[in-house]
Amino acid sequence: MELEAIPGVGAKTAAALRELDDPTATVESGDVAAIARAPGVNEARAARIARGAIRRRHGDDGRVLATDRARELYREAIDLLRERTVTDYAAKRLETFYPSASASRIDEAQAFAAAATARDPDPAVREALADCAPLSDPPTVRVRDRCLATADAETLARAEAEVPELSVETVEDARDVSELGRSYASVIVLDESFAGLDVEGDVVVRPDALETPAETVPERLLAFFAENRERLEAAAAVHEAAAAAGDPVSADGDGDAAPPVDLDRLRDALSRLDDDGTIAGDAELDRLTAAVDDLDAAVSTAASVADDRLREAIRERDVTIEGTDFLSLVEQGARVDSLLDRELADEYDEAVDAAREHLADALRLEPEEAELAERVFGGAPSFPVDHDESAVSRLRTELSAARDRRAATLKADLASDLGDLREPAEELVRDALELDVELAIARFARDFDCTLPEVVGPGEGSSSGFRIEGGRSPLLDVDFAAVEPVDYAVSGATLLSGVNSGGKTSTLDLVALVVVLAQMGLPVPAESATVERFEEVHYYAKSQGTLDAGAFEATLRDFGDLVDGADGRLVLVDELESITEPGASAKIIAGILEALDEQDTTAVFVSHLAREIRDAADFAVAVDGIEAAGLVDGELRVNRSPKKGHLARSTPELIVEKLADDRGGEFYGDLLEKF
Ligand SMILES: Nc1ncnc2c1ncn2[C@@H]1O[C@H](COP(=O)(O)OP(=O)(O)OP(=O)(O)O)[C@@H](O)[C@H]1O
Repeated sequence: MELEAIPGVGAKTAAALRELDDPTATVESGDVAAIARAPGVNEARAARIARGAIRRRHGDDGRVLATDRARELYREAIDLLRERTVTDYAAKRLETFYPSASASRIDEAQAFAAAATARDPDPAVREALADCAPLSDPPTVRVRDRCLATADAETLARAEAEVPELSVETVEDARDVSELGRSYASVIVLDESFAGLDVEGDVVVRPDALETPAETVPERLLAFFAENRERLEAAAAVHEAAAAAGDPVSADGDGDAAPPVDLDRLRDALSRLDDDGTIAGDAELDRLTAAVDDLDAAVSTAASVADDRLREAIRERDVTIEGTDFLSLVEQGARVDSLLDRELADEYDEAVDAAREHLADALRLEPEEAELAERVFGGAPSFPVDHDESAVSRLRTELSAARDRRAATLKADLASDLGDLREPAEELVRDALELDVELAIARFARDFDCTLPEVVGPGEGSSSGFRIEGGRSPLLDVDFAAVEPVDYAVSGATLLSGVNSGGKTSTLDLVALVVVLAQMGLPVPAESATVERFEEVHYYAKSQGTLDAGAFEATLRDFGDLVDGADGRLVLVDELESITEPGASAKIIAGILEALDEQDTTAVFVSHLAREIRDAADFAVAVDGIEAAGLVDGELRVNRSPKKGHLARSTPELIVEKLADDRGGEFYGDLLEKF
């Protein structure tokens, strides 16, 4: 697949995506975290790319959300879900859910949502999710003691691209390789032609070295795990918390509850790794590292130990100097050291032994290392006691080499252990993060008493349009517990009348929300719902006051386009009459309804002018009504579910009726007759 074919992916983004291991598969998987690993692609962008890929996969190039208010409703739905996530990842990932007109996309999302709502959002799991985040790639580590070597220009280019951690050197013959062997602790020759090469030092010929990066640069794998330690531990904790809550993550859907990686093994491997990607917890490596680091200091303390011994010994001895010696001391400036040798040989030897012992102890040297260390002291007698700098340097070289060998072996061992853990560890983290998405959907469904709706294609099921039973909008300005259930079904075009504040706008919001959520493949806040798979949702909010001529013309043009549009749309319009004077409004709305009625469109027009519109229309306009049961203590008592085929009485009519009842008299009676 051409990456540029995905909606929203331009040349620049495609180039960034090509940096991923398997760009096409990653993008098609919809794995937001994996897509976000492309350079310069953040999670929000990754979610848009994933959404584009989903659209493409389902051949879904329609735009269901056709108006500002419809898009606003979608944002509100997404926000309700996002509020229920713990991780930033899940919040972004939810954006891959969008209202679709594609049956296969809705089915796919519904399958995900059905599994999600079966979950039990456990507080301990939420807590564990707090530290979860997608894995990240650490910056490239430069390894300076190892190099790759080749005689071939193509291999050189490939090696430089695939193993940026190591220098890649050009060699022509064994002599070049041998020279490299002197500058690098180890050399990996990539050309088969060098097989059987016999040069000194740590030089190996490995034509497959580029295919086995875990062996060639174990540092890469170690840096990856070191960088992601906390995320991996957090993901492990999520799996454990979920298992303890009896609802294991096991996102593979095969019922296998075990996490994709043995958590003890992962933790053991991580415990062998320092935060900077070096080896931790190996006593021998620690000993050698400390010995190299402390060498100079230990030599100098060992010398002081010897000096103290010798000083003590000299202080306690009477030394007789022969006249000739004294003369040579005075005349020739001979050093007094020669006297040491002659007069204090034993004491000097003891002091040297003490120094050697101190050095071996302080550096915790092994016997063969101690042998080397012995040569540091014991040269020509002197006071203060001298040490042999070249012996120190040899010891340092030896210890450093042992340390590097040890580290290299341990790194290789650990990298080989971690090598098979990498993929399952990525899955571990991905599953934990996906669990957050699922739990957000589960909590949403529980918090708002949701069900998975039936979404039917045009011509499927008993009727088109929508049917909502017991719908309760979470978007109202009252506590969700106080929201009264609404039953409402519409097929075709209808007017919705009703008393002021009866809940007409809230009903339109509920319908739009249920339809948008249903086409996102998500549960809807209702006892049950059947929704046609609409191609487009046009929701027009109430306009704020009368429009000037220009704006009025623009709005009319909008509706002109609307009636010219395709089949399979849902049109929700709130009090369109407010755009102009009531008489003209009624005629305009009647005309629009008439045009829509001739099409396969589902429409609900909220209006206070239902009677006038009906009178102005050339066809039998369907009218539903939100009816007030009456006024109780000055308060409207409303039946929130619109009554089918019923023109609701308006609030003024109700008040006149109440006055006619309460006060009697001709005036109120006559007034009432006029309604
Ligand atoms: N189903 C419901 N359950 C509880 N309260 C509701 C419900 N529907 C609406 N309300 C309450 O009634 C108020 C008014 O609702 P809404 O604005 O939808 O009425 P309306 O009929 O559109 O009013 P108007 O005629 O003034 O435009 C809401 O703010 C909300 O407090």
